[in-house]
Amino acid sequence: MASHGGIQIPSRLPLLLTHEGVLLPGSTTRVSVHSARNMQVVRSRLLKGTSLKSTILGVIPNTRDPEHDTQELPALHRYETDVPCPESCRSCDCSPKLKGLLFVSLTTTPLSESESAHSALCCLSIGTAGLAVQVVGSNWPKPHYTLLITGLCRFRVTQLLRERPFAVAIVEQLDRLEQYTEGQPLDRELRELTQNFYQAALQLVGMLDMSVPVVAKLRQLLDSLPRETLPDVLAAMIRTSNTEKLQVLDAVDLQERFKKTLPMLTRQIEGLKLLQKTRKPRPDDDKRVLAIRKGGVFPGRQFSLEEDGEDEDGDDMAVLERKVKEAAMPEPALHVCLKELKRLKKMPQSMPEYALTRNYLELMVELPWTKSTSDCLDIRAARVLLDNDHYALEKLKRRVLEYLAVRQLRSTLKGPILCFVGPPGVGKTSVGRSIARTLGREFHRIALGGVCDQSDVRGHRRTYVGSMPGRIINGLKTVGVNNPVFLLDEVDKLGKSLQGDPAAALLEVLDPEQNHSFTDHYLNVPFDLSQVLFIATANTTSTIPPALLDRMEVIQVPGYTQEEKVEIAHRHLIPHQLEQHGLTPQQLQIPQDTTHEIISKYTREAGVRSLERKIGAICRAVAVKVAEGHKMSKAESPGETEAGRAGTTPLGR
Ligand SMILES: Nc1ncnc2c1ncn2[C@@H]1O[C@H](COP(=O)(O)OP(=O)(O)OP(=O)(O)O)[C@@H](O)[C@H]1O
Repeated sequence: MASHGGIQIPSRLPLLLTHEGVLLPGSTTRVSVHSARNMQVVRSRLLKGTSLKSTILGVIPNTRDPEHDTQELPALHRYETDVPCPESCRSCDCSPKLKGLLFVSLTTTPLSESESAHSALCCLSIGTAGLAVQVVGSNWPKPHYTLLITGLCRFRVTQLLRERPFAVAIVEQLDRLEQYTEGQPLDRELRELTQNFYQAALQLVGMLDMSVPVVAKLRQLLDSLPRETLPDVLAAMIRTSNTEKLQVLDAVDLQERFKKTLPMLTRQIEGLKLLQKTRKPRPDDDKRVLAIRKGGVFPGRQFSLEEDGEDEDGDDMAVLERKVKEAAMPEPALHVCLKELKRLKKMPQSMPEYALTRNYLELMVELPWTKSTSDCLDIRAARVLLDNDHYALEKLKRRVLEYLAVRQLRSTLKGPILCFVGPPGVGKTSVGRSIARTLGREFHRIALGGVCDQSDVRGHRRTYVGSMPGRIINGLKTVGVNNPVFLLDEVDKLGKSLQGDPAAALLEVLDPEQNHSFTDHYLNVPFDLSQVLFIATANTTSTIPPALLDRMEVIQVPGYTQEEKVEIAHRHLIPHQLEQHGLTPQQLQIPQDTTHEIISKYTREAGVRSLERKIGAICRAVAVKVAEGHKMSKAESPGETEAGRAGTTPLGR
């Protein structure tokens, strides 16, 4: 089919009558196939045929003038055997015999189709041979196919062989570009026309936004395509009506084709110039829209977003680029970001990937790659602070102070990871918070209870719909420094599912030997976690995976005795609750005996959470009375009455 000199189309072609648009050689268009005749072409040639030849169709545009672009074609009955073809039927070389044949057979077929076949074949015998590169079928709202067809060359129908079930004709190939490319000297006028057309095309492309991929591609095509093909290619791309496209299609002679297309190109350039005068480029203009720049534009000039010095502050892409460069990220991350930024600049904003890439870049610039707080560690102050915050917990506090002391002596201490194990409410989380305070670091709690997807820890790959970074990277973004205290709460409650084992993902996070190059799936570049101080808490070690447990130093936090609870209540819980409820110590005093009673009769726990809730209930009751202006009398000591009300059984005193 393709000879060495150019395209050679088969001499017999099935005909596809199109109502929408005009296919020009060198362009690709979508054609909707609804009519029975065209459906038949698709079924018997495209869907059944297996050779490349069977995918070549003769595409006959069926629109003669703009008024009829979208309307049904003129009635058939005008064409009687003895009636000559109308004036408009320029290129028709139907013999009266052929017209008769068409008339006889078409009168038995549905009118609109008959009209299409007759009028197209009779009035416009020039079409474009096209290669069907894609066929998509659908049954909704009614059965139809959508074809993606690339135009190859012009042809003329010389004889209609049959029209049922679809039209097949003997055709004569009209475009033979090889005659221009194979050394035959062009005459002077044609040479000049070609050169002028090429210059105009360059000017047009130079006025468009080079960051749009299709424009960049078009710029390349201008140099790589034979110049004789340019009128067809550009007429298909620029804003032209179907009538104009039909005129280009009718122009079999190359010189005539250049003459017809050049004014269309010039008109487009003038239109763009006008736009340039009336519109000032705005930073958030859709990048697909032609970017009209100041001053004359020279062919082949490359634009970059940084050129607009005066608009740089407003240009969010330039701002993003500046942020990327200022984020002080390590070399691999910077490399990835610059690559993504380059892609983003070329992407139309409407593409779903645009938002994804932008979010990614925004996260990358927000991450604290090198930002950290300086530790203000003073062991004596730390001891005082820990004692002030927590009563009892001697063993835990001692171990924490040892840990902090070693850290003070060796700032680059790797591990161990402390894991506080004990019943609920014994102060594990609040000790973690105190450690952050003593170190002067940011604190972030990551609740791992119920997490059963490893992407929760490691993030999703960016190819995944709705992808996000994992909790570690999110935490770093929240605190904004790379050396916070991360409290991994409830590590014993990690789940396991088909989506992977989050405990396994935590291994890398907690291993001091590996976590300097922790790679979140979303970021896809390593982030150094070695400065982060991890503390884990758990209620039991039995459900912590052994490999994870092995990386941590377990510190048992046993429950409190009754006396310890009373002390904790009076030193911490009651003052805290009073403050929370806006009460003063003068308004509510709870005697130690009452606290004892609340603990023994209204709580049953190792920690102090329930005790704190009961104290909270007393405070609420007192708050109501204070708000009502009630004067407290000894007889209705709130500690007694409200504790009884807050609990399930009366105090029994
Ligand atoms: N020794 C203590 N001194 C002062 N307050 C304490 C002490 N122990 C616990 N608390 C208080 O008890 C409450 C619960 O503590 P926290 O949330 O730290 O418990 P937890 O051990 O982390 O529990 P869970 O295992 O359920 O997470 C907090 O308000 C905390 O301040």
